[in-house]
Amino acid sequence: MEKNWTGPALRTRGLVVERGGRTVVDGLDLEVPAGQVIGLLGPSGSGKTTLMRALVGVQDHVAGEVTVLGEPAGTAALRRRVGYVTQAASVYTDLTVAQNLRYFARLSGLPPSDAEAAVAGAVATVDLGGHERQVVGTLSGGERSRVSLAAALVGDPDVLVLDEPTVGLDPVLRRDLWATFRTLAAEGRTLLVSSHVMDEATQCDRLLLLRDGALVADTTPDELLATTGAPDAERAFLVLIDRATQEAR
Ligand SMILES: Nc1ncnc2c1ncn2[C@@H]1O[C@H](COP(=O)(O)OP(=O)(O)OP(=O)(O)O)[C@@H](O)[C@H]1O
Repeated sequence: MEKNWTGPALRTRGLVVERGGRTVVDGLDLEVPAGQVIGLLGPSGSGKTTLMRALVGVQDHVAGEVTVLGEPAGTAALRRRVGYVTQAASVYTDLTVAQNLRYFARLSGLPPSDAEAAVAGAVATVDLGGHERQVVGTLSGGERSRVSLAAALVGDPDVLVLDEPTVGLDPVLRRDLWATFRTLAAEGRTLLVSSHVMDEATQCDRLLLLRDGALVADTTPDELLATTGAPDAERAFLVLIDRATQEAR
């Protein structure tokens, strides 16, 4: 039922977030359709993580409207339906891969009888087959971040919020992970993925560009190139950020 959701998967109206006494998201209105991979881009400090935290419902000092699959962000009804992967790997280093995933499967409310199949599915999705019994603390950095992704996937969420999931991964792993994101979206899930790597932007269905906590562009990769006349996503991004900086002066 959930994966056939036809309304906006993520929606904010007049979202304002204060952090450390400063306004770091300033009156943000956005609407993200379901079943797509949405890239969240912007300079360091532009508010990407803050926006993600507000959408997941873990950010304090939030004003305005934030809904996920039509429900207010952070409500109990959304807990199983939204997976969040933070920048730092958030799994237990003294447990094995399978122990971590079983734990997150139970946290997401899966009965023990379904947990093993869910764990096996998540391990396969992130390509960690053969590492199930390895203690997470002994995994490589890239493997560890894939365990975090598997922990978010194990409860079969409808929305995945991924904060820079490809940082520190080699090009082969990055390519494979993007292929996984495309598969997850094809199954009807919505993925919001922040990134600093501009060639990854071209693999998204839509792009949201943030600057100083405000939306500079809500576009597609093709439109981004067409409207800026830039030869590639990186230069197009710089054109838009420079334009927004000049307009702000
Ligand atoms: N705990 C905090 N207390 C005070 N200010 C904070 C806190 N966390 C973040 N900020 C500020 O909020 C702003 C937005 O930060 P945020 O982490 O959302 O940016 P970002 O776009 O995700 O950056 P990056 O790409 O570097 O991860 C920044 O100016 C940051 O300094």
